[in-house]
Amino acid sequence: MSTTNLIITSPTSTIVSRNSPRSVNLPTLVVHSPVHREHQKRRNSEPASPTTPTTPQHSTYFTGFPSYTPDPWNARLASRKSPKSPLHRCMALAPQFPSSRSSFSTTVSPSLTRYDSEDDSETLIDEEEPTPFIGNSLYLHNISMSNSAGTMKRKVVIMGSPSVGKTSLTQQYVAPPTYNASYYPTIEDTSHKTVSYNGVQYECEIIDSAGLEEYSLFPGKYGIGVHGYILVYSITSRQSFNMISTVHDKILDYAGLEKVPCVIVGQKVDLQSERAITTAEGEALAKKLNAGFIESSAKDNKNVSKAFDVLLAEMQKEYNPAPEKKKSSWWGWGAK
Ligand SMILES: Nc1nc2c(ncn2[C@@H]2O[C@H](COP(=O)(O)OP(=O)(O)OP(=O)(O)O)[C@@H](O)[C@H]2O)c(=O)[nH]1
Repeated sequence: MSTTNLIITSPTSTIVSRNSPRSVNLPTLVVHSPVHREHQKRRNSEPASPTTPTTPQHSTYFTGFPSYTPDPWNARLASRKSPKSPLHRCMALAPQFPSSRSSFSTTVSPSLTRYDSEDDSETLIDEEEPTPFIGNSLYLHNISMSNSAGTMKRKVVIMGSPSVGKTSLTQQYVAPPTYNASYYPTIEDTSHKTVSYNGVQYECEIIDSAGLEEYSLFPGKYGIGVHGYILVYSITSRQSFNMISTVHDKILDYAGLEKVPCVIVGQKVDLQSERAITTAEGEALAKKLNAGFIESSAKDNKNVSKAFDVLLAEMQKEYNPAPEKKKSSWWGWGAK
């Protein structure tokens, strides 16, 4: 089986992948601005210096400016002064593109051209051609939020220690009543549900992730392109409770954000006699992490949809905040 390496670079050649083009001897996919292409051409004509990264031998560039969907989340990312992750750095660089087309996203628009450095040829990418971006571009893809029907898309990841009831919670929510007393460890499962919350229709993509151990590597794909997280622990397990802070830290670190919409769920609340974590402890943690909180039982179908509603509320707060009430202005002074 062959492997393809994809690298996304910013206009200033910040390599998003851990492998630099120099270490990659494979065809490389690069997203470039026309400004950068000029720069690239100039650099190719200059003799390589030890400090100048060399261009990969066989590279294919996608140039042009796909459409930009204004979104509070995207805007917030782009406005960060020093985003931590390379992808955020890449996003933050987007406003540097020429103002007439100062847009940036990954939806391949018909105006995009493919540039092949080997024969200096350029081909217009067909509208029907599937988007060539994969991997980390997931993050960029999901920035676009609403479809023509006005439904907002929300991608949610459920994370936590193994066997805390993530799958049971998801299944009870997506296709109730569903509860299975047997345990089958999950690798990854995706389900969809359209819900209405607070007058807004949401098309939710729910990713049920594999249980994480303390020293598990954080799966990078869950750090990008995600609108909100459900962090689950079992009220019967101190270890799973401690995992919540670890996972939360990793998400913020990976996403390069100070806050992400999140709900902490204390699962298996039906097992009161085995309770190891008090409700007050759960609430205190949620307050500390600036997250929503709820205790639930997938077995008894208790607070299952409420857990998702709390997350929708958190996401609404973050992405569609209610407009601030108008303060009275000086010319309104005295008006009733
Ligand atoms: N008593 C009780 N048991 C539950 C509850 N939710 C899940 N379980 C049981 O806990 C075990 C693990 O449930 P899963 O939903 O598979 O847990 P998970 O977190 O998805 O596990 P991983 O796939 O390993 O990450 C199963 O035997 C479930 O039946 C609950 O609310 N109450």
